Amino acid sequence: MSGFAAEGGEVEATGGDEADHAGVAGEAAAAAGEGAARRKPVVCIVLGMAGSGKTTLLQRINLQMNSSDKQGYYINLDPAVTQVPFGANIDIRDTVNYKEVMAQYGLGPNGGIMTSLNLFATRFDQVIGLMEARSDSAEGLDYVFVDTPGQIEVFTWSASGQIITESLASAFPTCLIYVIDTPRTTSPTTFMSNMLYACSILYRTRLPMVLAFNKSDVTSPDFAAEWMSDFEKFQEALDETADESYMGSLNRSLSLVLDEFYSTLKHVGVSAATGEGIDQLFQSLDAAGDEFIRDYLPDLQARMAAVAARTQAAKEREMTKLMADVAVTRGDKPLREGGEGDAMDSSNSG
Ligand SMILES: Nc1nc2c(ncn2[C@@H]2O[C@H](COP(=O)(O)OP(=O)(O)OP(=O)(O)O)[C@@H](O)[C@H]2O)c(=O)[nH]1
Repeated sequence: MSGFAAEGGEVEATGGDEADHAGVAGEAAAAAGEGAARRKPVVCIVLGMAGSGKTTLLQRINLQMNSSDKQGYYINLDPAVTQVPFGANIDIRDTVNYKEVMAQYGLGPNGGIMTSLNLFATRFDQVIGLMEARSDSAEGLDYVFVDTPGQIEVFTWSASGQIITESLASAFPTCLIYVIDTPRTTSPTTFMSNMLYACSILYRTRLPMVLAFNKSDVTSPDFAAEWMSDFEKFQEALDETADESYMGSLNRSLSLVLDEFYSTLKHVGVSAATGEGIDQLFQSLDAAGDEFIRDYLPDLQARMAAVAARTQAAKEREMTKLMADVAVTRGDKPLREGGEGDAMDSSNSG
């Protein structure tokens, strides 16, 4: 794998491991906690089922950003995509050749995407470095958008996806945009499946999430807003399906459980095709950035402090053991059994 190519320039690979990265990220998070974070760009990781419109939405966002005074930065993490219409500043395809990875490791398409992402994740500290350099430049940055592979599980349930997400969240205020294909979500069962998926991602990452009901030019997402705000409306929709099976009653129970989940979510109807709702999406992203600083950052810092305390305790235990060994050696008590002048009485050994 070559070094990261950023904006046409090749950046030297410095290697670096996860531990190094965590250290850098920790400093950034600490700085963020001291009030510097809000001046940093909001990183938006764009997730969604294949075909939901992630890439088209980023293309629309890019268009909108170009006609405003806001500065955007774009990262493509889909190694298998053929075209990136939003002009990525950092593109995984410049670093990892997905087809070569498939051939070299004898993998299928999903394995190829996963392995490419794993290779990329090992040097993600360089991506963070490039983002920080741009963010600190005179030009500055307002938002960073990260496009992810269509095979959503490759990112959301993989170690590399977790490393990348946590690396970003350790360095910048970070949120998730979960893109939903609205026309394909009008049935209560599909809607519930989509919500459960979003819920599982939210609980895994603990990051603020904005639901973007895309393709509003085809189907108005009003039904979804109603189902999320009024539990009874969703029950009515279920009644209309007359589904008396196990699935129907499961959906009813789940809608009760998800009530709490909906209350923590921001949702907005958008059309990547026409640009409708994009302004509201930006408002939600700003609010998600604030939420990150208010809720996520203290939690992250507490987790990092706990890790640091555990590491320190382990070091102290090692040091105590070492000192005991040194004391034993100095006190003329040989360490090994059976040796001359053994501290353990060999006459008692049976
Ligand atoms: N009518 C309409 N079509 C859209 C909209 N957004 C995306 N599409 C279409 O939906 C299809 C899928 O869009 P993509 O942007 O490729 O979706 P994606 O989520 O990036 O797909 P993967 O790369 O497979 O994950 C394309 O044919 C788009 O033209 C929208 O707002 N309205």
